[in-house]
Amino acid sequence: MTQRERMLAGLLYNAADQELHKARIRAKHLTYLYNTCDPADMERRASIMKELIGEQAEHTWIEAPFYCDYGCNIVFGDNFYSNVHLTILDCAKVIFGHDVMIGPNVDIYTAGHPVHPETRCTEWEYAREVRIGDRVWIGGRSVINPGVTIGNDCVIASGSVVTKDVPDGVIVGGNPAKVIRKITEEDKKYYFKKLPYDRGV
Ligand SMILES: CC(=O)SCCNC(=O)CCNC(=O)[C@H](O)C(C)(C)COP(=O)(O)OP(=O)(O)OC[C@H]1O[C@@H](n2cnc3c(N)ncnc32)[C@H](O)[C@@H]1OP(=O)(O)O
Repeated sequence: MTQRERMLAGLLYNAADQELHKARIRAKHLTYLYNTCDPADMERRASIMKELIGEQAEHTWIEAPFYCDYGCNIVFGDNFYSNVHLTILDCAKVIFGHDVMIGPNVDIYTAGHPVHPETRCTEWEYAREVRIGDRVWIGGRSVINPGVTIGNDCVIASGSVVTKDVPDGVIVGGNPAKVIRKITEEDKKYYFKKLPYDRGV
């Protein structure tokens, strides 16, 4: 098995491997171009993102700056929006559902290191897939840890550190993130606190 195959299989792998190093440099180069591109130059912006993440770029709107390790390990659903400073350490797959919205300064990590110093202070590390369901809103400054699956229709409150799986249809918050409450039909009536959802049309 190559180190890349080991990485994607969730096994210990050597991050200093040349193939992986090259792939990271490619992603750093493209994100550098993206992050320094004139925001008004939409064509160039779109073409850089397409080179980084492929055809799926058409269905995304990612505010710069954006950072990732490889780019090719991220799967975006349709209608993906991220605010500024999204960091995705995509050593394993990061799979988003449709209609996902992400606030500023969100970090999604698949990467990890052993905790014992003797095994940690080597070039060997691991990665675990992260999955985020359909219609999820991740609030600003949240962190999603390796191996986490977030269900459909969830809200991750700002500043959450998500260390465990999140079931469908709930709001979670805090560090470590816990369920605050379920989202119910009653929530349809309001847009914020008890303010009525009235679009004035
Ligand atoms: C795509 C973009 O760019 S979005 C722009 C960035 N915006 C954001 O990140 C805003 C994210 N919004 C939040 O985090 C909001 O607090 C929401 C959506 C979670 C509020 O949900 P609501 O159910 O209306 O929460 P409400 O304000 O009634 O609070 C319910 C409880 O959760 C707690 N709570 C609310 N927000 C948080 C939070 N971020 N972290 C921890 N606890 C929280 C409240 O203190 C309250 O606790 P209590 O019952 O003990 O008093």
